[in-house]
Amino acid sequence: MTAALIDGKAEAGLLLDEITHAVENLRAKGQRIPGLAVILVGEDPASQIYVRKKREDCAQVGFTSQAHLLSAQTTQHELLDLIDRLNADDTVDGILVQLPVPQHIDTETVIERISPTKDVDGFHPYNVGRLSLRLPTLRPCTPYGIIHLLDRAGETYKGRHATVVGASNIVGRPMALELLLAGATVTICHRFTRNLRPYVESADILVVGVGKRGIVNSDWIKPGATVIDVGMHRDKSGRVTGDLEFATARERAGKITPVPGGVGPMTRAMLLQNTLSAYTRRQRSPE
Ligand SMILES: NC(=O)C1=CN([C@@H]2O[C@H](COP(=O)(O)OP(=O)(O)OC[C@H]3O[C@@H](n4cnc5c(N)ncnc54)[C@H](OP(=O)(O)O)[C@@H]3O)[C@@H](O)[C@H]2O)C=CC1
Ligand SMILES: Nc1nc(=O)c2c([nH]1)NC[C@@H]1CN(c3ccc(C(=O)N[C@@H](CCC(=O)O)C(=O)O)cc3)C=[N+]21
Ligand SMILES: [Mg+2]
Repeated sequence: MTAALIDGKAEAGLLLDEITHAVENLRAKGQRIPGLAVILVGEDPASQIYVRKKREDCAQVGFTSQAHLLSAQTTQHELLDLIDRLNADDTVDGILVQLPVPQHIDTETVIERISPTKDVDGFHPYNVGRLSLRLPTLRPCTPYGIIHLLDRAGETYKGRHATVVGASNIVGRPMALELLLAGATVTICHRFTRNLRPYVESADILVVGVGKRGIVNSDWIKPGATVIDVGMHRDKSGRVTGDLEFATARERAGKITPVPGGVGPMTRAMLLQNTLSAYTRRQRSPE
């Protein structure tokens, strides 16, 4: 079998078109335009690329955007001050602090300073708590985008076994929660999992987000399974690949996301979707 490709780039494009229409309607009615503020501390080249892409996405759908490009020496106090100003800025609906931040800055303190109403990454403890209680909230973009892709691919969850490899705050853990809420039986594998193989072999839905190649052997994939590769690796020539050996995985899977063109573009689309949701909620009940 050769798996069908789940085209994240195309799905993201469709969502961006919908958001563009929503913005055109707001403009026609003379209403305020949604705005996203992106903060980058330091000069990490990969982060610079992501931040640039996020701003291009905003331009494409007609959102306003602000980029705050701060030096690596920025103090935590200065960063928190900026977040306070953006929290109070009525033209800003979403605030994203690109991760990772430099060592001398505490990630949790920064995330908690962002108003939960503007936390378009869905990383604030308030929003994580709401998600775990199945309450409406801003949901972490990568897992939210993956659920969107799975739904669009006709995936079902009830009575199915989903295995998530990786348990980080931004990928694996919220992914497992999303799959649980959708009705799947979920196994979460992480650094201390002794033998990944049986969990991978029995997965109807497999999500791999580790950030290391070769942790999950593509030969273990259950024939016909739906496979989502979140990993991203850029080699010296700029070529981007995932955590899985793609050719082998594609031979075994029923459906699979490519890298690039799978989860990444969908993650960025969900950031815009969250910004629009945050805008709508704030228009209804301004703080
Ligand atoms: N396309 C996209 O939109 C995005 C892609 N990514 C990519 O996804 C990958 C993961 O990112 P992120 O979650 O932030 O990375 P982290 O390093 O924060 O988390 C990696 C996770 O993998 C687990 N892990 C590490 N080693 C093993 C192992 N040997 N076996 C099983 N699990 C292991 C870790 O376990 P433990 O918890 O025990 O430490 C941790 O939970 C990266 O390649 C990143 O570039 C990330 C975000 C978005
Ligand atoms: N506060 C915060 N929020 C994040 O959501 C966040 C973050 N920090 N830090 C880094 C990770 C990583 N991440 C990606 C998003 C899109 C692509 C993406 O668009 N990838 C494309 C392009 C790949 C390329 O060519 O560069 C693809 O896979 O096709 C990748 C990675 C978001 N993250
Ligand atoms: Mg995200």
